[in-house]
Amino acid sequence: MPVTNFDFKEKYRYQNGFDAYLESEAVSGALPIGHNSPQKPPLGLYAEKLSGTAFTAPRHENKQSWLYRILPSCSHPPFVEAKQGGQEPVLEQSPAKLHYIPNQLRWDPFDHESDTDFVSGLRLVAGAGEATLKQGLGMYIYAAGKSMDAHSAFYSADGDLLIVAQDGVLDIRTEFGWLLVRPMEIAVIPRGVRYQVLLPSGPVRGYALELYQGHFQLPELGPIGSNGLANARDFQAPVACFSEDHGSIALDGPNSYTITAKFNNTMFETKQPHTPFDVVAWHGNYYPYKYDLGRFNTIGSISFDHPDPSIFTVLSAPSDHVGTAIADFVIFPPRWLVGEDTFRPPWYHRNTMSEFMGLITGAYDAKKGGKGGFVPGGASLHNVMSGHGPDAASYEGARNAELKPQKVGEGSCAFMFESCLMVGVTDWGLKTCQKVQEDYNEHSWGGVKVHWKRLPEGEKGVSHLL
Ligand SMILES: O=C(O)Cc1cc(O)ccc1O
Ligand SMILES: [Fe+2]
Repeated sequence: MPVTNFDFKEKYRYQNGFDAYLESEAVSGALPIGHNSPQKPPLGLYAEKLSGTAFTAPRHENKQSWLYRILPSCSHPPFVEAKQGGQEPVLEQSPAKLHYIPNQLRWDPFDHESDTDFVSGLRLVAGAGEATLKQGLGMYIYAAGKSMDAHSAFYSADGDLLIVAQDGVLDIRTEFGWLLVRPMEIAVIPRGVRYQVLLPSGPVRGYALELYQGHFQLPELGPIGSNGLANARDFQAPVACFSEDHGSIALDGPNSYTITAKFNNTMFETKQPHTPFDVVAWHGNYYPYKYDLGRFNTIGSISFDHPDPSIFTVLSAPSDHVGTAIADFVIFPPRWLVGEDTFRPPWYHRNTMSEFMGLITGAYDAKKGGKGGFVPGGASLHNVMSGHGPDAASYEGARNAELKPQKVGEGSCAFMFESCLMVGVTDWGLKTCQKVQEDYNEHSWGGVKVHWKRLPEGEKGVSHLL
């Protein structure tokens, strides 16, 4: 019987820090001292390096970790393309197959699923770029009703996956240790890291963003100073935790482990007789982490006007152009609005960036909830230059509101994946899911009223009217 080293009290210990250089030993003495790859690493372990950037990336960008494990991860037969059980491919993201449309789109809450696990329940809704070129991103919905098999693990060679838990708890076992991710928490699993998602409290549904290029960073704080928004110490990384099952069992025996790889948005599988979760110790700055959105230190205007939503950026994945993100992860948490002589909800706007939004819980101050509205588990996409803003009712409400200090978003949290790239929608997102709200425009802006008041002809200040 395989044994594991974890004790449940210990299971959810974390180490704190964003982009920190961390180390963790499940057995003391497992980490070599002053060496990364000694001739014989301690305890008979193998040393394995996991690189998240080119070896030669500058120091401030360089990301790597050293794993000390019972067997190296290359010890498996070749991968073969996984059968999809007659299903249409749901992750394929060739730009030719995406629908690029200027319409504003909104989706009703995506269905819960009972037969899928985290991996088979991933659906690509929209994306930009190409995983093979390490450019762009994919936006996903996941819905799962069962845990991944205890003898399985998944990794993606395509990018770093940012998971936004919306409904249900994810207990994520990674090569680096465990992360418990609840609604209102996010996790980032870097490219290549193997993991397994268990569902300790039933079905789950949520959103995810896969970043094909670079890595998430904390946004610059500029004049805000040295603290605020998401603080580095609130990001939590796992502690090392391993299983001992190093393959006395036949490859196809009941205890063999299936490793699924997402490679250019196609699933491949292999089976190996030993557990992939055999990392006894690790050190480095390339590791999975989680963050509780409740810890976000929200900052806003205390005088007038509605600031750009960039002040709510939790994590940012920059493009090569300073200040322009391939993906910003932005949240709209509960906050006080005190602006004087100000239209307090988001303004009407058109943006060179694309805006994909989801709702974790509650209601969003610029949009009605309820049936046919913007609802938890649903989504919206306002693509490059697609005009949008408060629906007519929210506009009238805010235009006439008494401007006393007001707490908005109590018990609620919306979020946005904002990208400098034009986003295409998949067939699944546009048709198969059957969640697109046909009357989104009419429902939101069909009722916007004319408030324009023409001054009487000849009155001072009137120049000319055609
Ligand atoms: O469109 C949206 O609802 C997101 C958004 C919010 C905001 O406060 C300002 C700009 C913006 O795009
Ligand atoms: Fe917007």
